[in-house]
Amino acid sequence: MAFRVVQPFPAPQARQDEASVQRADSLGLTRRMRRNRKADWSRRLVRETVLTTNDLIWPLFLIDSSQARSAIAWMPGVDRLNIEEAVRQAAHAASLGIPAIAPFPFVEKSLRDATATEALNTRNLMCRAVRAIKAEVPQIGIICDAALDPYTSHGHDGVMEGERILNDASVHILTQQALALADAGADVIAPSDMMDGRVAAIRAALDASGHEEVQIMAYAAKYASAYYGPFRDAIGTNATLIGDKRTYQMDPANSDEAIAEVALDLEEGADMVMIKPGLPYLDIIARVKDHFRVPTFAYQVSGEYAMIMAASLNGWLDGDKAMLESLTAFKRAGADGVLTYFAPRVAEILRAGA
Ligand SMILES: NCC(=O)CCC(=O)O
Ligand SMILES: [Mg+2]
Repeated sequence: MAFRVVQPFPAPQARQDEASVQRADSLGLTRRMRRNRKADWSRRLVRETVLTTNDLIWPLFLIDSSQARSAIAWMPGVDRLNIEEAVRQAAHAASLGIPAIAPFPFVEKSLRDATATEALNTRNLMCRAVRAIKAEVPQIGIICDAALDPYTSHGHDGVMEGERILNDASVHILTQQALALADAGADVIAPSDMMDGRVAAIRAALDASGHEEVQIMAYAAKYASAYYGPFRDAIGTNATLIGDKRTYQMDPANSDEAIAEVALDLEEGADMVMIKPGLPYLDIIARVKDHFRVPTFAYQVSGEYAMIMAASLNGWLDGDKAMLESLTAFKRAGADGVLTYFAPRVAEILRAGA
């Protein structure tokens, strides 16, 4: 079908000289927003949000292996690292000025069970890695999840009775896990389980065992999201997870509920709060920051990373530009920092003065 071409303005009857065209077309505007955008110096001068390396937390994956690295199929450009390589990469991150890392373990299937016993082993992969990184790279912050999913045979963040995730029993185990990580040298405990009451329990246990200085970054508003898919490949829980996490992670349709979750975690002693996932939840970040005015972080999760990388590898997006734009958007929404798998790449680009 042919489209009818609509002529918006009558065609000029006669040619006019250029100056009279300009005068005739001038809208006589007092305010022209484009003036401030006319040159690079001016755009830099009026810029409201600036992304810096100080805004970055780098999540990385650990594996118990003699090989330094193993590729993660669903996260192109991200590898699991053995402890020696993780120490080297932590040193590299520190040299780039990245303030903190957040390691996550790929746990051997044989070490997973119904009650996450391995999570409490003070010689487990996480505890050994934290000790090694602290010894070699003391200047970088180490943020460790209190989370059972890498360790459970069913892939859930808590222990189960039949189909039910038991809240209080899970919190007891998470608390012991947090102590093991703090003893190993974790600077920040990040409870990512979404059980009720876990922040208070972990705070009390840390304080009672001489870890008053260990901070808590609460995954306060963590949604039951489809965007975690590639992470589950990275830590091997895509094969183990039975069912979904909707009885403890939040419904993506809710926003007021996020305010209630954050309020509770702050009352219970959280030093920092996190919203997760990131880009589809910028409204939640903005609301939380406006409401509480506390250190607020966003997690640009594996699915967000994978989307940008996949489009970039197909030549459909300029990956670096999309990456920087997305991270700037988190800051604009109010985030004080972002957990992002892009952290080293961003830090390198920022160092080069992009
Ligand atoms: N507790 C950490 C995560 O669940 C990360 C999810 C992701 O990156 O998709
Ligand atoms: Mg909560």
